[in-house]
Amino acid sequence: MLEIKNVSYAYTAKKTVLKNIDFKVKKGEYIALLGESGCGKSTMLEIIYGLMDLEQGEIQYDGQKLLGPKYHLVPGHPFMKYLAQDFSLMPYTTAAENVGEFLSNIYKDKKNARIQELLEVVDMTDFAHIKVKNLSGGQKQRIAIARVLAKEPEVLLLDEPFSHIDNFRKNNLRRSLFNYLKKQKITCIVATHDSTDALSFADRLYIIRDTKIIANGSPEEIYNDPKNKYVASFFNEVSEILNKDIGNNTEGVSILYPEQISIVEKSNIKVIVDNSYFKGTHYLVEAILNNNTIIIKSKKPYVKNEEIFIKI
Ligand SMILES: Nc1ncnc2c1ncn2[C@@H]1O[C@H](COP(=O)(O)OP(=O)(O)OP(=O)(O)O)[C@@H](O)[C@H]1O
Repeated sequence: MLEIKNVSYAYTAKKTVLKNIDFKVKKGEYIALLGESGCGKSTMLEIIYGLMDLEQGEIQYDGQKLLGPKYHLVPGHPFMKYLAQDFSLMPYTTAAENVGEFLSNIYKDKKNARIQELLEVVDMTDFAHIKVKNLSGGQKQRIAIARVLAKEPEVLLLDEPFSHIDNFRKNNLRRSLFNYLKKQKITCIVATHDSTDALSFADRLYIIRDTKIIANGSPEEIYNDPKNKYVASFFNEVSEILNKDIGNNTEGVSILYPEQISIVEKSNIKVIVDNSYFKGTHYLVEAILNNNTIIIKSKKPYVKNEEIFIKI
């Protein structure tokens, strides 16, 4: 069990990046830290990896306090691997050599088999003998992922691991990587601003904003019951509608995803279409309800200024 206990961190006296952060990660769990750029996700991973000395709070692993960089000759804890956003690859050696860098040379066959296995996880077997400097950004990122897995860490910390990978490969890679991590029971914490990295695979999500964790729970819990528009908007387009505008006599607002609003032939909620966007399997219709923009999932597009009726 990894425990983050009441951690606060400031790079300068004026700017606190993280404040009273508390969470636990069980062995083999996959946690996603979600938040917009600059909210402190990378800082959190660096703290866990032991790259910062903490003035407040501590990190424990299996009940033992983990010590900061003052106490280590080599930065970081040996049972963890941290994949930073800069990949840290060796450009003038091949993809395979990069993956095998931390593996022992004593049993050559075993080493080669392991490299092969990892290249398969990240779908890079065809590029094994290409020098890293000649790979694309996305290919480098895949090699970097294979490299941090090589010695099978107990805890893997990944910072925006799919940021350079095109959508075409991303889904396959996510499935392959997270299935591998689950099978090997590797604990994993991913920092990301992309909810699709988190929704289908993470056991728990932590959303960070303004130095704090503002929401946490399983992906289903957070998606189905977002605490506010900010949380909901990580996952989908979202409309914030005054309850009184949708015939609900209670005070306050409703947070609704496009699929929660449907277009009907007639109802007592009339809206004016502003735009329609093609999304492949459906359209998103942007419409105005009492000066508020709302977004509706629709089977067909509607023209600007058309009056339509909706149902929640
Ligand atoms: N070494 C540093 N010295 C001073 N400030 C820093 C340092 N590293 C990060 N920061 C600041 O701390 C804040 C958090 O940065 P961090 O990199 O942890 O955010 P992030 O959520 O990972 O962002 P991104 O998704 O863009 O990587 C930012 O405002 C950043 O400018």
